[in-house]
Amino acid sequence: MQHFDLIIVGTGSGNSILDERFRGKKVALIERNTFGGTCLNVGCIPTKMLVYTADVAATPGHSSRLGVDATLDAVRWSDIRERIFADRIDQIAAGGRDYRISHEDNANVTVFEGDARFTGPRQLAVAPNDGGAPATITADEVVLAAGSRPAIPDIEGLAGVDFHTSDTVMRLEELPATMTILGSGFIAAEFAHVFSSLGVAVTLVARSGALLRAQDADVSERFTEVARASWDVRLNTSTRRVEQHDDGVRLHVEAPDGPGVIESEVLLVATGRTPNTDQLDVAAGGLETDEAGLLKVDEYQRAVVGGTRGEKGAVAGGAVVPGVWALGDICSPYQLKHVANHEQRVVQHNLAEPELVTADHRFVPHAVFSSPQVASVGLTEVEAVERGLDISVARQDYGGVAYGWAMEDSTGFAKLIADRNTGLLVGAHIIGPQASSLIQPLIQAMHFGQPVANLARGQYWIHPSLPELIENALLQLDA
Ligand SMILES: Cc1cc2nc3c(=O)[nH]c(=O)nc-3n(C[C@H](O)[C@H](O)[C@H](O)COP(=O)(O)OP(=O)(O)OC[C@H]3O[C@@H](n4cnc5c(N)ncnc54)[C@H](O)[C@@H]3O)c2cc1C
Ligand SMILES: NC(=O)c1ccc[n+]([C@@H]2O[C@H](COP(=O)([O-])OP(=O)(O)OC[C@H]3O[C@@H](n4cnc5c(N)ncnc54)[C@H](O)[C@@H]3O)[C@@H](O)[C@H]2O)c1
Repeated sequence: MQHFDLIIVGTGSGNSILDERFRGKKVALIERNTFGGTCLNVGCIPTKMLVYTADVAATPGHSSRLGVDATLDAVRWSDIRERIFADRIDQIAAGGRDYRISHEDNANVTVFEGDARFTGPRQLAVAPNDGGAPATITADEVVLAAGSRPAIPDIEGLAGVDFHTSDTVMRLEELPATMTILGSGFIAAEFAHVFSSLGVAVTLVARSGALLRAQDADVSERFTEVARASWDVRLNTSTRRVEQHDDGVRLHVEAPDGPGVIESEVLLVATGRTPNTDQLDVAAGGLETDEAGLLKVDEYQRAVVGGTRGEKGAVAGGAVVPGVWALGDICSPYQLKHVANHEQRVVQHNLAEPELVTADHRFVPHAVFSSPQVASVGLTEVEAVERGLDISVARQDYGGVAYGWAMEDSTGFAKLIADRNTGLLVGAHIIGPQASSLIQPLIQAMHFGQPVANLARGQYWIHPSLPELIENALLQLDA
């Protein structure tokens, strides 16, 4: 049995822990899949490369309102796919793997390419991908950075049909004529935009009465309205049974107007992601998960048993499991790369330095890169009211500022929520072009406690730029 100073499971965010401070340590790095993890290979990066491509492809369709009549000639899917994967992502993944396996910087690192599971406290068995004999390894410190995987709902017949998830759909051989997307969250919204802009007829099947339901209600309502004008959106629709047919997949659904059938060439299942704690058999390592399957960690990212999770934050009041740390999707209710990166830096610091630091989950923003874009930080209006805050709410349309006129935008808005007692923002929600960039000064203000009045009038806002949307919304707040 080999013993290490440090074992890291997962080469997504976990791979970034190993800087020069760890050169003197004997390290095992375990990966069962493609080096680099979800964000690089099947997540943020290829999806956003596709979203940008989709934005360009969709432009001729929007331009006539500006007096420019343009048409889209062709979409060369295989060129798009090769540009994204063969020319860029696959090379980065291969380069990252080679660096850890062969470069002299990593003489202290042993890469295990296989599937790990706990066989005891800080003891793991790794079944190699090449089918060789499992190796059992132990360490003083173990970091779990093993992420999450697509959750597959328990629907009759689904296991027997050819369906895709976000792991496979970006590498389709050819673009289908039709695609059904099951789900109405981040992944469904982003891929509906991508594939419909590239010419696929998309049907989106949502169990609930609105898309992006976790967003502020006004944003979810507006997104649903705009989506219904672009895609075939089936709300309040449950999928009862799925079957294969000659040209694709058939869904038997129960909709508000009764039972129905939806047929398409490709089915994409986008119904959430499950943390990989079960496959690691974390209980055998003396570790605990919460009801969502997330590994329990405290504010220092240390594994704990017992205790209770604060609102989307760390578990408080648990007993620390010595020498086990976790970061990212395996332990985080956020399932976002910037959160995984932040937690990775906290774990890295806490492993390397004598004084521990805590993770900061106070103002975690997110963006949905669909059409329209959505971005958000802090409380929704409903959450702010539920907390009993005395709030001021402002809503500014893109169509009410000069750059919005230039864009002829008629659906986007920014909604800001401030606490009258403190004069601080408690939530910001934007739907419309560049929402993911426009929100950044508001994230900064919330993070550093900058009052609304100071943020609005304490600086110049470039005229006539799109951030005037934010300036005008701030000026409407009574806080
Ligand atoms: C389609 C899609 C788009 C996304 N877009 C965005 C976005 O725009 N912005 C954003 O912030 N977030 C986005 N995310 C979420 C983001 O990708 C994740 O939150 C982030 O990558 C999680 O990083 P991680 O290091 O926790 O896990 P991962 O990057 O998933 O790394 C975990 C690694 O552990 C390996 N592993 C797991 N179990 C074992 C085992 N038992 N043995 C050995 N190895 C194992 C896995 O193979 C994997 O490589 C997206 C996700 C998806 C699916
Ligand atoms: N831009 C980004 O930051 C980005 C992009 C993609 C993914 N992600 C991350 O990945 C995570 C997973 O994305 P996602 O879209 O799969 O999850 P999600 O939680 O955003 O949405 C899941 C959707 O599936 C629906 N659903 C669940 N079970 C179902 C069932 N049995 N039948 C029908 N519908 C069902 C839910 O109602 C919900 O609409 C996100 O939560 C997010 O954290 C982030």
